[in-house]
Amino acid sequence: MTKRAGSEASLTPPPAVISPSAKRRKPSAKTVADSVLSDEFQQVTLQPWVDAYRIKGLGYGGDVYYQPDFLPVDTAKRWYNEISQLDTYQPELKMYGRTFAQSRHVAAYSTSPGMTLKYSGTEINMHHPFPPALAEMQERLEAALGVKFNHCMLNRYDDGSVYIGKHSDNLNNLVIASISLGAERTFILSPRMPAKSSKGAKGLSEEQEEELKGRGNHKCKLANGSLVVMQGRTQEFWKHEIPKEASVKDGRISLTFRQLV
Ligand SMILES: O=C(O)CCC(=O)C(=O)O
Ligand SMILES: [Fe+2]
Repeated sequence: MTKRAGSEASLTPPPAVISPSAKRRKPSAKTVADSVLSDEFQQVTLQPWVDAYRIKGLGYGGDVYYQPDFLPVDTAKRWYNEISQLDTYQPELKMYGRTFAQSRHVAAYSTSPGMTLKYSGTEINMHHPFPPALAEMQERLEAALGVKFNHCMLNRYDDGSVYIGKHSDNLNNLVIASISLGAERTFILSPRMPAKSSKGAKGLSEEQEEELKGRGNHKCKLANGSLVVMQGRTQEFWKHEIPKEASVKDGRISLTFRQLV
């Protein structure tokens, strides 16, 4: 049961920085660039997928892809209906000494038993195994991208009042693949300038720093059945959000597949 001492609508909370991170092993301090990916988890390099769907013009660190027609519309509809039936919950957020229920409903799944996850500061158990629709989706995703995933987070946005604030995901999430089902929503990428002292900014040349300063926001619509992939150093140098959109009356579900190490 969710204890609710307020609603997200009654105050403007700070951006929800909710970044699933693995709890099995201490997170590595290495940046993505320093990391040696395991044999199991690779970044997406498959040609011509990468060439066809890369979002161009993001500048340094923006390794993001958008495929509008990843799923046929009827498959997306079927999965939306099926996945809408799954159990979800609203994590609690503590802000300004008050407790809020996050506007999104979420659920977490893992491909192996016993994995736990920190979400909104609270450790949660992940459902295992994947429900059939998610297993099918994972299979299709892995075949299309040529990489493996072991975790999926379901985010349910019941209408345009439900949102996810500007945030970056945990740097350990080397590849994040997000499938959209249902209502079209706006996705905004905005530049993030890492602090000089942060590991992410280490090793940048003056030219690269200048390039980082010149970047602007990138906005796109996420269609029913579409796929977004963020990888490389994207989380270090970019934030993303799904803002509120009063005109959207229908629900959307996103399924974000990750490689938790
Ligand atoms: O719903 C989406 O497409 C984005 C979800 C997201 O950014 C997240 O779960 O970290
Ligand atoms: Fe995210």
